[in-house]
Amino acid sequence: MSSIDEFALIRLLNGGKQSATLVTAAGVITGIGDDAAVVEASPGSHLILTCDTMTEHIHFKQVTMRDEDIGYKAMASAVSDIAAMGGVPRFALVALSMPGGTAVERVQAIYEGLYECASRYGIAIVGGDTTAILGELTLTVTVIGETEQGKAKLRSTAQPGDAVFATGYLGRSAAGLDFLLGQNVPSGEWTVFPEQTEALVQAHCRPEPQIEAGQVLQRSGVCRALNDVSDGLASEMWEIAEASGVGIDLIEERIPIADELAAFARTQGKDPLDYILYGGEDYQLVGTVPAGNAIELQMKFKEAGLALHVIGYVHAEGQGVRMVQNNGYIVPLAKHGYNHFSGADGKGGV
Ligand SMILES: Nc1ncnc2c1ncn2[C@@H]1O[C@H](COP(=O)(O)OP(=O)(O)OP(=O)(O)O)[C@@H](O)[C@H]1O
Ligand SMILES: Cc1ncc(C[n+]2csc(CCOP(=O)(O)O)c2C)c(N)n1
Ligand SMILES: [Mg+2]
Ligand SMILES: [Mg+2]
Ligand SMILES: [Mg+2]
Repeated sequence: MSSIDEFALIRLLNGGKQSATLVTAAGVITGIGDDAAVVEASPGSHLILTCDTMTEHIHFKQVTMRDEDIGYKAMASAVSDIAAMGGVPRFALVALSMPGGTAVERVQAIYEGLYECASRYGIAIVGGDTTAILGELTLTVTVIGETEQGKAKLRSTAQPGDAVFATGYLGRSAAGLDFLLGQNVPSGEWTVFPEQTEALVQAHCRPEPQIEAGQVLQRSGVCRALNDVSDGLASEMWEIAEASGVGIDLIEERIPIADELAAFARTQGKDPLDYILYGGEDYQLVGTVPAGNAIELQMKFKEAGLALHVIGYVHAEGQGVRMVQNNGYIVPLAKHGYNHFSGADGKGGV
């Protein structure tokens, strides 16, 4: 194994076969290699700009993700924010900070994952930055996307009378994380790998940002508010409620629970709903649609081969976010979720 050298790395990226193909992608005028990238936006479109960081021990450990997964998920989590705006991702920049002595093979594996995700979603990686760090490996991905002028979907536009929807199963990523931490061996080297947990591990290591669902929602013309699930369903519902000045009631019996999540939660003596509400990193979309348009939207999703679950309703501000439980009681939903600096509520963070 050889250690990384900054300029050798940039040459590798610039001359590498993946970047050579992606740099010639549509809209890339000047890609990796000059002081900055030059790209062309489509006429009549608005740009959507977002970045997300993943750092060792906070977002991944050797026992939870392989290097390819780290690259893939860093790109996927940033792409998910483009989906949450109803946009199409186009270009990406990658900032990589590594401790001295990091093996070249590690960087190559991370880039394999980055490029795998980028090419799946038609994204050209057009540049980035590389530094040493007196700390843990840190990866920041900036993604530039597009949407038709004035069509971006916001968190702040939910209205009383809307139905609340989710695009797929939630809670599986956090359950996958619990499984991986419980195994406590380098990711992929498990001796026991119960079949049911495969989907959970996949959900944690290879999340699928919902670009297609975001497009169906945007084109439907009826979607009101939209958000993606990075910190847990409860946290994302609170974000929509606060940004829109509304209250939200989730209905427990309407929230879909994947079989593998139910089975795994049982082995842990946990309620699957805890993973769903407070786990995070699902990168599904949640949002609102006027209740009268919900069925029509569900049909559009069905036609596209996608799932859309109505899981609650929006009401006037006053009660915050609540859960209508299966036992008939309506209880307030704590504003918990993954918070990077929340030692206090014990839901992660430092
Ligand atoms: N350090 C920062 N400086 C400027 N803006 C920031 C900073 N951190 C976050 N933001 C902005 O705050 C808003 C919310 O960011 P946040 O990271 O909570 O959302 P998110 O990316 O959807 O969630 P997550 O990071 O959990 O995936 C975004 O508009 C983001 O660009
Ligand atoms: C080793 C390890 N411990 C805990 C977690 C859980 N986790 C970390 S960050 C985050 C929220 C999303 O990140 P962000 O808000 O930065 O976008 C969650 C749920 C993990 N993935 N790996
Ligand atoms: Mg963020
Ligand atoms: Mg988001
Ligand atoms: Mg977060």
